[in-house]
Amino acid sequence: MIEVNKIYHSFEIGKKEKKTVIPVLKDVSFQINKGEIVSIVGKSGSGKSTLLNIISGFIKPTDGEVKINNQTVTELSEGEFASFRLQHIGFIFQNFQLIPSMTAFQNVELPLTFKGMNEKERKQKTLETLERVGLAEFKDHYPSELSGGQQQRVSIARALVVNPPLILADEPTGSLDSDTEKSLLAFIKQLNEELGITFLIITHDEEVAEFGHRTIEIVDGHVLEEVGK
Ligand SMILES: Nc1ncnc2c1ncn2[C@@H]1O[C@H](COP(=O)(O)OP(=O)(O)OP(=O)(O)O)[C@@H](O)[C@H]1O
Repeated sequence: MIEVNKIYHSFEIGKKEKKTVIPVLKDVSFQINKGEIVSIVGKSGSGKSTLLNIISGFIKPTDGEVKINNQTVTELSEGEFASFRLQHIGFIFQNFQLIPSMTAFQNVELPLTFKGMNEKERKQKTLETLERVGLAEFKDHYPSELSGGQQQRVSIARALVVNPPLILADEPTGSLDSDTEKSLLAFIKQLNEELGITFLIITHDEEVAEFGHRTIEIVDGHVLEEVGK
């Protein structure tokens, strides 16, 4: 599903004479199989978000390649990557990143509008997906009228609505209390088992890391892989 091959990444900061190069990822390689839930862990600043941004095409790596479903995505142009993302990748973020001026329904519908789906199909698919996350009755609520756990479910519905085979999540439980976290993890597991969705999850939280099938740890820019349970 995902092949990360010899990824190197450095950031350059400062102007010409005072330019400093910060190496973040060094020779990072690993594979993730279809249907796995894999956590990425590592100290703050170890490069977890950088790695996720490279896999999702928001950052071009200094060197190396990433393949998703056998497509070498690191070769794609920005526009090609944008349409690839719409077909293949759903995203979940710590702070949900819902659009505050849109209702739950409109937030979930948005990726389908970007895909160019006609209105009738769009409405049906959006409602079906809100039902799947248990929020159909809250469809006309704005994000500010929903609890943190409900907002995270809306963001999961927005990720799910295009039927992606892969969901990338950056600290998905970071803003939730422990009971809400538990029910969110159970829901992720259910989606994984019922729909076969692959999850790659960045986390600081041991409970989240332990719940996945496998953990990949980044230390000093390198990957230490722990074998699954
Ligand atoms: N756009 C950027 N320009 C320069 N340096 C950057 C940039 N983005 C990240 N870095 C640096 O790269 C390193 C890795 O950052 P990254 O955000 O990937 O770490 P992280 O493991 O996700 O951290 P955290 O757990 O705190 O979110 C850090 O030293 C950071 O300062």
